[in-house]
Amino acid sequence: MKTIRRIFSYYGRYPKLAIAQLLCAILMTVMLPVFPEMSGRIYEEVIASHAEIEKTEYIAKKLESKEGNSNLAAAESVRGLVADVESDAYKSENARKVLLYTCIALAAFFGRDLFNCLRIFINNVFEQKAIFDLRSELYSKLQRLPLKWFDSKRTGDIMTRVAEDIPAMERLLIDGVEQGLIAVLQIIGVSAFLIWKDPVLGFTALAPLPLLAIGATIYTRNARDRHRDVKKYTGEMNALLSDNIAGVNQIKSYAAEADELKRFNKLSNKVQHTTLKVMKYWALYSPSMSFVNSLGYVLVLGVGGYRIITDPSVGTEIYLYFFTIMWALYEPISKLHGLNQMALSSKAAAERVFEILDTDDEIHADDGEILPQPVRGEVCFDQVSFSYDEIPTLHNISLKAMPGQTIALVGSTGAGKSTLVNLLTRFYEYDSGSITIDGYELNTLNKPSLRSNIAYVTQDSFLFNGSVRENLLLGKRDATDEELWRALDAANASQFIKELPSHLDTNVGERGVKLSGGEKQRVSIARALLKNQPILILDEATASVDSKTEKLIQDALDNLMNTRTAFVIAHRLSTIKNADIIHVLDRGRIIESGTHASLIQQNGKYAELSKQSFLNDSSLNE
Ligand SMILES: Nc1ncnc2c1ncn2[C@@H]1O[C@H](COP(=O)(O)OP(=O)(O)OP(=O)(O)O)[C@@H](O)[C@H]1O
Repeated sequence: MKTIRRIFSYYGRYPKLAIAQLLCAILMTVMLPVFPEMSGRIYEEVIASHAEIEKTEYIAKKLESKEGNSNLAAAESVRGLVADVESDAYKSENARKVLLYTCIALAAFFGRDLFNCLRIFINNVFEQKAIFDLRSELYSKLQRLPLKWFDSKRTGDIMTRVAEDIPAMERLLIDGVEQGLIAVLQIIGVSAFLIWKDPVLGFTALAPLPLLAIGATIYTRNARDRHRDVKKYTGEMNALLSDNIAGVNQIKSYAAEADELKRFNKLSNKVQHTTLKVMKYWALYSPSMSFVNSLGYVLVLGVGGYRIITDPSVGTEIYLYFFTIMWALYEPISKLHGLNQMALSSKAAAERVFEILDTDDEIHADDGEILPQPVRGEVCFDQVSFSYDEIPTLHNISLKAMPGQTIALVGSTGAGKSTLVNLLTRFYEYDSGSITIDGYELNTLNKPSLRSNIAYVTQDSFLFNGSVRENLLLGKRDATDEELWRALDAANASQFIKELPSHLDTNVGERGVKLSGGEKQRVSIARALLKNQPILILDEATASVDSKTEKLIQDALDNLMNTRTAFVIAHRLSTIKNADIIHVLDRGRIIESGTHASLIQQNGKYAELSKQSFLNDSSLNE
């Protein structure tokens, strides 16, 4: 119930729309009994009295057919009475009544549909506003979540929550409120009308309600888990799909299509199986409830007939009143069953959306101290330790970078180099020790303010699906074309951009697939150059390019590093040999530190790495 209440809280954000919608629904409901009331009146006041006349004429005929003057005289006087009643004034009065009641019924139908039209319009406006709020809230939450959270989640599952679970929640908000409100009002309005017309028959019509309520309770009790399973397996199937699409090259190169199809079908089968389970119960529940509804009609038919026979105060028109409106009592009840089904599905979806919304934000995503400007770029790690999920990864790291210095981090794979720089950007929070920038403790700083002072270039530089220009502007939102070209020049990228069909406006494709690795890298360096921040992190920035491109990128990087404090992780000697200090990491610890020359002389791990192809450069033995 808590989840449902929370879904409906979105409704409270737009009270005016909610009230307008409620008013329209009430007015629509008020119009409902008008047609049966008018039909009843025409029957009672016009048709029934006409039937009385016919009955009287029948009596006159019977009298005439009997012998005797007294019978003839009686027949004559009965005919006189009929003639009196059937005067022109009587006929025109009846015609006036028929016209009036028909017009009132027509006006009621018109009013009902007019208010319905207004209600649908208001509902749509509300729907779009609520959906917008929900999506935007979820997206903004996703941006504020710590990287650690993403490590344990699958992209496809997150996508399912945004793309499928939100619409499922919406359905309850929109159809649930719209149809549920009307259904409840209709049941109350029509029940009141029926009880007012004839209490005994009215309660007879309502007799199936307790049975329907019991049925709904039994169905609802077990349905929650069934709906949860559908959502869970749909999320898993989409997660696999998104993984496989991202890794389609690998699947093809390992000829693993058949195996992957098997894996996909296994999950798809679970989705099918759980969905069929939901449907199976629904197939039993829905017709059973419909049968209970029909019981109501049958009861009214029987009890109504009995009452007409046994109670002289009950006229035959009672059938007319009841059967012209009872649909309006049972139709919303059926609708409520459908809504029950929808509410269960929405609830399961909402739980998945709220699970994200309830996750704790990244620390200092919005608050924390602003890093005072201008930043000089003095960085100090003091006895820093860090664990991923309780697995110790960095141990007592201490190092210092003076403003403008280049610090190189080397070490075998898995030594903890990337983790170390990820602590500097606070992608992850260090467990103990201290990291400062210009003397300010990192874990007290506002994260956007910290990160806006750091430019980060990684090996798999990510370009968004947009133009070159749009990707560059991420570095500086208001950069002019002149600035963009200057940055591209410095990144040795302007030449190939000029050769692209639409230059800066060329689309780079998803993740930049339309550019080569080296080209992507240079665009991302240009982006970092535009950002022009005092601290620079280069994580394997030249690892995947040939030596000619590497030279171009290296020149670009030299331009970047000139005036900034730079942390460089590289496997190429050319990138690190000019660093002011080189730190060698091994299993999360700094084991050697010094310049290239001093470390070679030391003849330790660094010298060993240099001798292996690890620091692969022609200048290895310089
Ligand atoms: N997000 C993560 N969650 C859990 N463990 C991680 C995560 N990222 C890295 N690790 C583990 O932390 C250790 C250090 O990884 P890190 O990426 O920092 O090494 P590295 O020195 O940069 O390696 P490489 O040179 O291969 O990039 C490794 O054992 C790795 O498996």
